[in-house]
Amino acid sequence: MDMKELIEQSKTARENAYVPYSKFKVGAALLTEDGKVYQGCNIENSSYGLANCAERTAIFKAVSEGSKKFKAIAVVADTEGPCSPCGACRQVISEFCSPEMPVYLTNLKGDIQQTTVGELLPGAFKPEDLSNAGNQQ
Ligand SMILES: O=c1ccn([C@H]2C[C@H](O)[C@@H](CO)O2)c(=O)[nH]1
Ligand SMILES: [Zn+2]
Repeated sequence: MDMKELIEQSKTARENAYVPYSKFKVGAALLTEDGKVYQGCNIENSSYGLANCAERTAIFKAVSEGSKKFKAIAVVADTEGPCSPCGACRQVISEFCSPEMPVYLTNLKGDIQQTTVGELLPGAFKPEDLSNAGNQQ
């Protein structure tokens, strides 16, 4: 599974986007350490604020099937430049992925921006922050 293949899988996932309100389809493909790929698309709702982004769909699918170790994620949309994850997705990605993990931000025209989880959300609030807080009884 190389970068190009992962990006192709994000495009396939994008086709399943449920976007009757925004009409803006997004796809994601999340590669696990054992070589499995979880696809995600954005899923909207008539109660607009309940939309779930493609990235979080992919992560929640993986975690719900017992996978929590990830190697890379690709995101795609029909954007002018590479599609950039929202703040909520950056936080959720940071919960499970190391700051060094590669992130491929892409679009349908074939632009690819390779970045990392740490670059997307520097100084992320992490699970360890809770246990290190010194406020336990
Ligand atoms: O990185 C992103 C940015 C936006 N969206 C979705 C949320 C909503 O359904 C639509 C418009 O914001 O795009 C994603 O899935 N991922
Ligand atoms: Zn998002």
